[in-house]
Amino acid sequence: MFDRLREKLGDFRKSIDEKLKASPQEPVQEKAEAKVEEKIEAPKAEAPAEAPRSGILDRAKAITRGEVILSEKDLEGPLWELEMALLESDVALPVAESIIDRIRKDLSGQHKKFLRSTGDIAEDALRDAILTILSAHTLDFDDYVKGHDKPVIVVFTGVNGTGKTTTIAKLAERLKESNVGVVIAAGDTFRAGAIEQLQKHADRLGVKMIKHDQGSDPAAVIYDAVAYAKSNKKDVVLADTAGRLHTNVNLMEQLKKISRIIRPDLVIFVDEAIAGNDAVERAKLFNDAVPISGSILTKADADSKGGAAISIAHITGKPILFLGVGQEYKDLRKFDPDWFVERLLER
Ligand SMILES: Nc1nc2c(ncn2[C@@H]2O[C@H](COP(=O)(O)OP(=O)(O)OP(=O)(O)O)[C@@H](O)[C@H]2O)c(=O)[nH]1
Repeated sequence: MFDRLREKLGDFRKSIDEKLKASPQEPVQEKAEAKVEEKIEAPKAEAPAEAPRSGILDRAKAITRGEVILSEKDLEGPLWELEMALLESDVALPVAESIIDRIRKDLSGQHKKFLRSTGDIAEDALRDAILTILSAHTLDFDDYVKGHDKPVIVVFTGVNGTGKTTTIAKLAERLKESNVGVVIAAGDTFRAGAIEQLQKHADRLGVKMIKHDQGSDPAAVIYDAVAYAKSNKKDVVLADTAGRLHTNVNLMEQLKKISRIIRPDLVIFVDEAIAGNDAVERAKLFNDAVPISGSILTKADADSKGGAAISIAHITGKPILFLGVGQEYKDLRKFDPDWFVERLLER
């Protein structure tokens, strides 16, 4: 999973190390240090506060202290390569730029002790930049369900065939395992076969499903499912909706209507991790139409590049809640930013 992005992030680390090996800034011995310090520590020689921190004098002083200063020039090449690597791994341009800016600010002009390799320092900056994006907004689905008034109404949105139905079944299984009462609403009344497909999952899981005929009003189906949950003391309503292209105005209007009438507690956008930048674009448009609470990325077990997760979190400003990692009900992994970043940076 995410092998390609991991490989490329590893290259960034090496590239920074190599860059600095090419223009070594060796720490100087204690004795020599005293001399140089004497010379350059004269009060007049002190650089004004606003002077560039990576000036020659600053560099000399840092070297005597066994530090390295990373200049913008040192970083230029590796950061360019990193930006290209992020773009090739499905990180959207504004997101890649924001990561690069953050790393540049974090590293350039910084005095770093020689205790660790510069590659490690660069890796820390990269880790911070990605974690900041992924952890900016958090939502723990299980805690939310536990703490919220019942029934909790969850509506799923997204395009066709991304794994929405399977994801609803996986979540139903997850909730059932924690003794949470679940009702499924067959809100995809548009696609032939969608109701039967969901019914099969509900039967297999032993979960109640509320359905109307194909072509009926999805808001009415979900409304009935909520009424059922209230009168049968069920905790959560998981409502499917028809897969739709964000360009389909009527279906997007229908989604807005569902949202207006049902007033869901959570709207979850489902798309494929492997869809890359297409998924990012769709997440933005769905979020603009009916604001989402978070996203679930399916098929992360397939050859996904990993960048979509970072981009979707950044562009929607909403958390990634889960990753689909296979076709079985158990194949749903809670999205943990630390776990994700560690996987990307593991060597
Ligand atoms: N490998 C893998 N396959 C998945 C995952 N999630 C779903 N699938 C498969 O993707 C295919 C489509 O999933 P569905 O759940 O039918 O898709 P859908 O979004 O409900 O489709 P529509 O009903 O057309 O909107 C199925 O074959 C699923 O088994 C996943 O996390 N990993």
